[in-house]
Amino acid sequence: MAQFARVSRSVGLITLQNPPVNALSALARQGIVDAVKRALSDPKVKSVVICGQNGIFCGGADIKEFGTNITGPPLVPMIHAIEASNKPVVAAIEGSAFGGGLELALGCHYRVAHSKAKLGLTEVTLGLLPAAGGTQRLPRLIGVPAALNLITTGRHVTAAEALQLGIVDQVTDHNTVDEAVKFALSVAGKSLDARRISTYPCPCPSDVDALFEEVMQKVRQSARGAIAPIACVQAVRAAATLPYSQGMEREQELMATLFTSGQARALQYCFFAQRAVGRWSMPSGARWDTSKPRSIHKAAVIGLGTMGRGIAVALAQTGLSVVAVETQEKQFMEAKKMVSGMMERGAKRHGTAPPLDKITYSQNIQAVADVDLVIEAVFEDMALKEKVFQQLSTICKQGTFLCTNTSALDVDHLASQTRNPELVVGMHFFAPAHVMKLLEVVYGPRSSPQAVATAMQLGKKMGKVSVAVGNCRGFVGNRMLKPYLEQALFLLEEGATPELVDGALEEFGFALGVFKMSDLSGLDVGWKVRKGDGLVEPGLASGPSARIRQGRRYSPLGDLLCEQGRFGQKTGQGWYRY
Ligand SMILES: CC/C=C\CC(=O)SCCNC(=O)CCNC(=O)[C@H](O)C(C)(C)COP(=O)(O)OP(=O)(O)OC[C@H]1O[C@@H](n2cnc3c(N)ncnc32)[C@H](O)[C@@H]1OP(=O)(O)O
Repeated sequence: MAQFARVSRSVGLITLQNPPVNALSALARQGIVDAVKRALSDPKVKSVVICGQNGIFCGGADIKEFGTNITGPPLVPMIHAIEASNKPVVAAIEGSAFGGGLELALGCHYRVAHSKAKLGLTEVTLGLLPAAGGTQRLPRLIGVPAALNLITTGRHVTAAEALQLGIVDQVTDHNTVDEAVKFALSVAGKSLDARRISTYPCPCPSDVDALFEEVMQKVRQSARGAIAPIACVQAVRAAATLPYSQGMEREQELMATLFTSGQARALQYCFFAQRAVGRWSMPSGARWDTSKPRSIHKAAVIGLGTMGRGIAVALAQTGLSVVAVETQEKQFMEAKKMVSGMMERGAKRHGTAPPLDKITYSQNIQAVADVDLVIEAVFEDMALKEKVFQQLSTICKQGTFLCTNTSALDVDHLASQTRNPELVVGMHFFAPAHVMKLLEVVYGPRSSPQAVATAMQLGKKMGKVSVAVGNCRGFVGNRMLKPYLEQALFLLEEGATPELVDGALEEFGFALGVFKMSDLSGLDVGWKVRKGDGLVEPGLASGPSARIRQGRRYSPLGDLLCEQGRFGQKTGQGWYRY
């Protein structure tokens, strides 16, 4: 799992070979230990380069091993042995160096990265901390504030940022391994005293207590119930206040608590589940690996309400040309302003230019004639959507995919309104559509595998986790949401307030409480669906008998709000006042 070769006469080249991401499995670790021993004992080898095969340095520890009886050499002594080597070791970083992969690179004496490489201590996203010395070496290398930022968020940094922070020594546009070999030749025989990060003092601000108190408060606020980011801060604090060996002990102690936690298990389940949904299949036998998507360059969004605006922004941020159509004058003017504002705020956060020129606006549906894909996001009303699909079917060029953002209506029925039902699928986003990562791609019996593959690929390009689901009422997401919303309403009837319920959910870790989320999405959508289901009947809005409908407990509170025109944020009032 790690190949050894001598190149350029005196450089020992160790290549990690564990596809697809060169994860540090037991066999890979054994391979590295053996190869390092070989390099160090070969008198012809004067310096060493460690790289990964197939353009990726290392995706970190093998997550599949977690929760099993882990065998093979442990990571920490393996990395210590590399750092302690008396021959210079250079990491050649291509593709990704994440988690244990970056920790391995930090144990090397030098790091050369390709300009397109991404680096990060991502463990926190899996409910863990960088426990192969990452919490102790990174602050010593780049300082406490920058290390805290990277370790508590798990964010990926580009090679350019890594160079600026001091994580890598050189960035190249050329062949990274060749450059690293040249680098290794140039440092052979030089003293390594100043290159072992674990021996560095940790650069520390004068008031350590105040700094960590402030950071801990911020992390508690943003991490919302997650234990790993807190442990990350505690581990970095150990780096700042204790000698390296004691800091390592603290790192291991904290990791031991996280390793078996329910949060870590859940986040790791989520990691694999998010990848598993990419391997979709349909009852017809069509599959992700046999269905070819078509490239989408220009897309349209019909209807610029809450959802349509978010979808237009998400498409433009992906780099697509977007035609945004809204036929109602008032909504059209308002939407233009809101969409630009959303893009400007997003661009400011990412330090980029807002892609304002990617969107053209129109009040005429004919403007979508030449697009490759349309996402319909008009109000949740079957008659209205039928009309839109009939129009789209005659206006759009041959082969345009017609997608609906409906959250509950029959996608197959909408397909039947068109000349080419095989081009119709659901693309159901969740509010706010430019932020939320979940996308349901809804196929009906007539949807073609290519339409599904194209929507799935477009979703991935937009940074979404796309999940292919069958066509049924509420699909999967809203079927899961229904009992959650119901129970929240019952809590109100039993004496809680919306603030109390939302507060408890947010404390638990939800980004938004259920009532805030409902106000954001718009209360009228659910009202319309409940009316369609025969649950909302005039004269039944109050009194005890009103609380049993269709044989089940029912709360009419949401209906009462809607009867007063309180549809949520968009009308200035919903569960809350805005
Ligand atoms: C003592 C503890 C020390 C260290 C702890 C750690 O190192 S924890 C692990 C930290 N590493 C990460 O967080 C990186 C996770 N991986 C990724 O972010 C991406 O996979 C990556 C490397 C950027 C590649 O992305 P890409 O989009 O190209 O591929 P994809 O994500 O679909 O992955 C391809 C298959 O590889 C599997 N895989 C990825 N990383 C790991 C891993 N670290 N361990 C095991 N397996 C991994 C992934 O599941 C995919 O396989 P599949 O069969 O499709 O599930």
